Amino acid sequence: MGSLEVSGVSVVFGGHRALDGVGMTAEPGQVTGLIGPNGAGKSTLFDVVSGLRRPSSGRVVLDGRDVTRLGPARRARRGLARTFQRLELFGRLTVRDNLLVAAEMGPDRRLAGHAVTGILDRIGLHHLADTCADELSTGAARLVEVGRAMAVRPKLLLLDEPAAGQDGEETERFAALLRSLADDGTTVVLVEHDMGLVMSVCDRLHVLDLGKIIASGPPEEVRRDARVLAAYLGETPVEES
Ligand SMILES: Nc1ncnc2c1ncn2[C@@H]1O[C@H](COP(=O)(O)OP(=O)(O)OP(=O)(O)O)[C@@H](O)[C@H]1O
Repeated sequence: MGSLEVSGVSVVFGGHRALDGVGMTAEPGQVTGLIGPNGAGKSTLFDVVSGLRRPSSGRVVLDGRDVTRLGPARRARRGLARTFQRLELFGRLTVRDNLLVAAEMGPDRRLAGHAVTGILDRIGLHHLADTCADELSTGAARLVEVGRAMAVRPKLLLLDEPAAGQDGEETERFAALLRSLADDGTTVVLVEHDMGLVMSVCDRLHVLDLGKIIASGPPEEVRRDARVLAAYLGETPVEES
């Protein structure tokens, strides 16, 4: 299990309401997309869900338990993992060691080495296992970030623009990886601007605009929603690239 329920979440920066009464859900076994134009509040919502930012109002419920007052470390122990828009790898460590550091924080330290081999398989980077993170392409580095989040065997995985910088082939492999994580029962929440990826991989979407959820539902429904089309005018169109 790793269900997520957010309700009535507001965040105010100075006089600016970055999130305004936001509600959303994500279910185990599904990839849930959180999309919206630049500055809509997606990363701020991830900060609230992962415990990095306390909302001025609202609740975050993980697996039926209210975690709003818990810090990030305690939420991580309850099975939450996330990646960041800015890459956070240890540049002078190899890919294998970056994964190993994370796996050693996972549920079974003794099996960390074994877990890393499994993750290298799943992210398709065995050939780069001994390469330093600093030498990776952005696309490969993002896969390692996701691999690191996988290493703690999360129940809820929040991914912030994981496909930025990936080439077409990497994105295709990445889509298959996301589907397989969901098929294993992980709750995956994806913030992503690559609409081709979002539309092909997500079971459900929530659309944020100016701090408010303006639409929620299956991708096919959301992409035709008049409010969503209006929000994206002048932005990346809501169609597969
Ligand atoms: N620490 C902060 N202090 C003040 N304002 C902030 C802070 N963090 C974010 N904001 C503002 O809150 C709003 C939401 O920002 P956020 O980064 O959550 O949007 P986003 O949807 O993730 O955007 P993008 O797609 O560009 O990453 C923006 O107007 C942003 O300028």
